[in-house]
Amino acid sequence: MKEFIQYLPKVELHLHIEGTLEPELMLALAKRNNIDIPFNSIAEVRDAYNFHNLQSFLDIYFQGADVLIKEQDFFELTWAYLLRCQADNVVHTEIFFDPQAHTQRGICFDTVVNGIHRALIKGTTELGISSKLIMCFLRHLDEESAFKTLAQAQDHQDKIIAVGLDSTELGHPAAKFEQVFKQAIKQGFLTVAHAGEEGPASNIHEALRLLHITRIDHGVRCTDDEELVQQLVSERIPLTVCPLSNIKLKVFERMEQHNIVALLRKGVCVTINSDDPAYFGGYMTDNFLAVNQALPMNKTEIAQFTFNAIAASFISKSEKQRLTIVTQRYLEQNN
Ligand code: HPA
Ligand SMILES: [Zn+2]
Repeated sequence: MKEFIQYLPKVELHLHIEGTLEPELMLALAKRNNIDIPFNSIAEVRDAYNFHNLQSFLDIYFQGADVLIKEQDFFELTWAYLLRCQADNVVHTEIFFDPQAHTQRGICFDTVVNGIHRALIKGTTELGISSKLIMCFLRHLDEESAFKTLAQAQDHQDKIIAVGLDSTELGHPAAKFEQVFKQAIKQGFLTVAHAGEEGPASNIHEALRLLHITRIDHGVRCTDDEELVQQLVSERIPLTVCPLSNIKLKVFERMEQHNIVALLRKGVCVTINSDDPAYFGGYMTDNFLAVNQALPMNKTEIAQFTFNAIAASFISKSEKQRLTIVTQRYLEQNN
């Protein structure tokens, strides 16, 4: 089964590019850019990755992002992630970035987006990995800052397909960003949002109703509300679930208690994703393996995660058909 999972075509829909910053690159960039970080070795960095909830992770995540200064830094970060995609047979990826984590430190919006985009283009031409870019607003910041960020994105709308919402869920409701999302939709962006990761099922309802999102990032707390689960099934609203992240941030105590396989079997369009792989101990293949080890599935069920991700992605209909055929063929030949 390990081999089947490793070579299975995969589509990633929930990946924070800042969360792919491996300790090796963090230390190298800190040195190159003369940035003070409270770590002297790779072991010290890894030792700090002991989280008890989302906030304890976010504090370290934003601190890590401080070493990213130049366009080349964002390029190298993204390129390193794409090489991991190649190793995991990720054929398409939709990447989040957090512009405010950088503009707040005086880094130009253009520097961030141009560095990431240059790597994504190279990934398509040299690795054959297609991609989309999603700009997230940090929900712990105010509406005004989000509006400013949306304005900065206007010159880059050819590079950014959607807007999202991440960072601290508790205490920062979707309602705070209703107007920004309304404006973003008017400008032609698609919308997604983190909801129901640490927050209750009602946060998922709110994100759907107020932000008009086409898929929910995390959303695992939906199982507290059976009617909501039925709505997700009947309206085919996808969840981008991040299993290793959920364990590291104590959303579930153990993988055996995770609800992703139960949701799959109920017919919810659930997908497997890596979230912040440098911090949570694994990329796409690792996430698939961890789920299957704790909650064994047959090959058809495992491949269903890829079919779901293709359906939930922002690629064209013809590209969806092409990737579906590739995956069907893989399943038929290896089942
Ligand atoms: O899992 C997450 N949740 C919320 N915000 C985030 N920013 C990076 N990762 C996450
Ligand atoms: Zn996330």
